[in-house]
This record gives sequence, structure tokens and C-alpha cells, in this order.
Amino acid sequence: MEDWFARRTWSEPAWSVEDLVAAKAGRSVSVVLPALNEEATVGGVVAAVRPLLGSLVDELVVVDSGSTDATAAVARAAGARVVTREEALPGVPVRGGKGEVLWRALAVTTGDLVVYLDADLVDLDPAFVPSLLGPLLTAQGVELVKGFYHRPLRIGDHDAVRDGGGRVTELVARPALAAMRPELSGIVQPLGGEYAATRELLEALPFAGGYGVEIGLLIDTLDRRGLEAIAQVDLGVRKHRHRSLRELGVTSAEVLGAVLRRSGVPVDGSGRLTQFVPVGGHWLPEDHDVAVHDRPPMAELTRLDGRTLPGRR
Ligand SMILES: O=c1ccn([C@@H]2O[C@H](COP(=O)(O)OP(=O)(O)O[C@H]3O[C@H](CO)[C@@H](O)[C@H](O)[C@H]3O)[C@@H](O)[C@H]2O)c(=O)[nH]1
Ligand SMILES: O=C(O)[C@H](O)COP(=O)(O)O
Repeated sequence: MEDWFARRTWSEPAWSVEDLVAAKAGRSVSVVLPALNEEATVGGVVAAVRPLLGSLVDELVVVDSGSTDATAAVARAAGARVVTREEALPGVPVRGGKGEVLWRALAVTTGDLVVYLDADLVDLDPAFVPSLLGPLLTAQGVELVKGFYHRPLRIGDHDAVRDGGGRVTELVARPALAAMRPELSGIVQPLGGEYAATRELLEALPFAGGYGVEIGLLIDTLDRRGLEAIAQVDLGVRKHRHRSLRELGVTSAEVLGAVLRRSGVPVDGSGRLTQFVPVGGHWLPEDHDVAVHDRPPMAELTRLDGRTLPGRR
């Protein structure tokens, strides 16, 4: 693991956008933002990427995950193409969750390289996209690049604890990887939503339906392509909207489920997580849906039913 860390970690990304445009050598790049009710932040994320459109980035797509707020309108006004889940893959009934939209995004984009960015990021550094593409475009054998960063825990608009964010990462994901895939212990941010990969890799892997998608892709890349196919790059600081402890319980269940499914451990398929909430002096059970299924590799889907994807017309 130490050897891999030394070889595949970029701590001071130094590529200029011009260097990377030259390194594309005919390859195209799609940037994809999954978004569920992100009207407050999606415009800022699109604005940070948009100046790269037409040079380093060939398409910038927001895949709307069933938003009921003004996410789509804000994203469009900021300069992104907006696609709904249904439009991305017509004829395949929609399931909820983040992994579902990342998977569907493959059907409606065409880039040889795909960059995913969360749409709830705040004060996004425009260097995120070039830095994530650097190892993919310049290093032999790299197929997946994860970002890492300081993660302040924010209260309101203040950074309350400098590296207090990433609670599921530190309490669930990294310990689970240490137990089940110790080779991946060198990945600083296994759950980060900012990463880039070759389309060829992404279309060959299953996608966990919910928040297990990132850890699933990481494990499957290791299992099928080996550790050398994975790299990571320092992106500085990442700020996002925090979720409540209970919401993170559901995230944790989906992350853990994705690890266990890939480790030969039978997992309860009911898709329920019970949490307890204090109401009027009593503790009441509250059931939450947990995504427990994987979508098949996109390449398999298209091969099996001869489907032409909307992005390939
Ligand atoms: O059903 C969903 C849920 C989320 N999102 C979007 O996905 C991104 C990340 O979702 P969020 O709820 O902010 O995730 P976090 O609670 O911050 O979870 C972290 O950990 C997750 C588990 O690995 C990762 O998927 C996330 O990218 C990472 O930010 C945001 O743009 C959301 O709008 C969807 O598009 N559809
Ligand atoms: O990636 C994570 O660990 C979860 O998104 C939680 O992040 P937070 O602790 O910064 O809210």
C-alpha cells in the first residue's frame, strides 16, 4: 500500500489546463453533476466548470434526480445541459438514489472520460476538474482518480471544525475497507463524490443504487483492474451541505451494504433501516428505505437488449 501511495498520489497537482487540453489527444470529457434539490448550490458548481467548456470539457450535464425545487432551471441558466432520470434512460423504470443517476448519466453522455462532481459543493475551486483529469490524461494505466481534501465541518456558513467533516468516511467506510479490502486503505476519501474515470471502466462496472455507489466502484475497480488502475489527487478543501446524523445512518447502511455485497457476506434484502426518535417522552421506531441493489454494468445492459443509448444517437 505504501508503494502504491507514493506512485499513485498527486499531492501538488501542477498541470495547466493547456497541458491537459494537449494531452487529451482526441479524447473527450463529460462532466456530470447528480442533483436532488440543489437549487442553492448547483448554479455555483456549474459556474465553476463552465469556463472549461469547449476546451478541456466537452459537455457539462446535470442529471436531475427528481428535484421538486428550481434545480433544473438554475442549472440551465448557469449553462449546463439538464437531463431528467427518465430522459437519460427511457424505458427503464426509475429507482431512487444517487447511484441510479450516476449510472443513468452514462447513457446520456458521450465523453471518453467522465468526471463526477456533487452538486451541493460550496465555494468550489475551479481547479477540481483539471486536477481530477491530470492522472487520467497523463499517467499510463490509470482508470479511476479520486479526489481528496480537507473537509471542514460547517455550522451555518462557518467552518466549525477544520477536518471534522467526512463522518461516514471515517466511522464506516475506511474501517470497512480496512477489514475487507486493506489494499484500499491508502485512499484518503473513498466516499468523495468528486472523481474521474474512463468511460470504458465505468460501463464495465455495476453501480450500487444509493450512496454505496462510490465505495462499490472503488472495490470493483480494485477487484477487476487492480490497485494500479486507481489514483488520487489533492484538491485542497471541499465544503458541502451537511446532512443530519440520522440521514447519515441511511448513507452508512448503503455504504456498508455495498461493501458486504462485494465481500460474499449475505445482506438483508428488505431495504429497511429502523431508527428511533424521541417523541413526547417515548422512543418511536422510524423506518427508512435503504438501497440494497446494484444496477448491472451499462455495457451489459446495452449488449443484452441491443439498446441504443440516447447519448449515442
Ligand atoms: O437520490 C439522490 C441523492 C443525492 N443526489 C446528489 O448526490 C450528491 C451527493 O449527495 P449528498 O446527499 O450531498 O451526499 P453526502 O451526504 O454528502 O454523502 C457523501 O458520501 C456519499 C456516500 O459515498 C457520496 O455518494 C457523496 O457524494 C458524498 O458527498 C448531491 O449533489 C445530491 O444532490 C442525487 O442526485 N440523488
Ligand atoms: O462523506 C461522508 O463521510 C459523509 O458525506 C458525511 O460527511 P460530513 O461529515 O462532512 O457531513
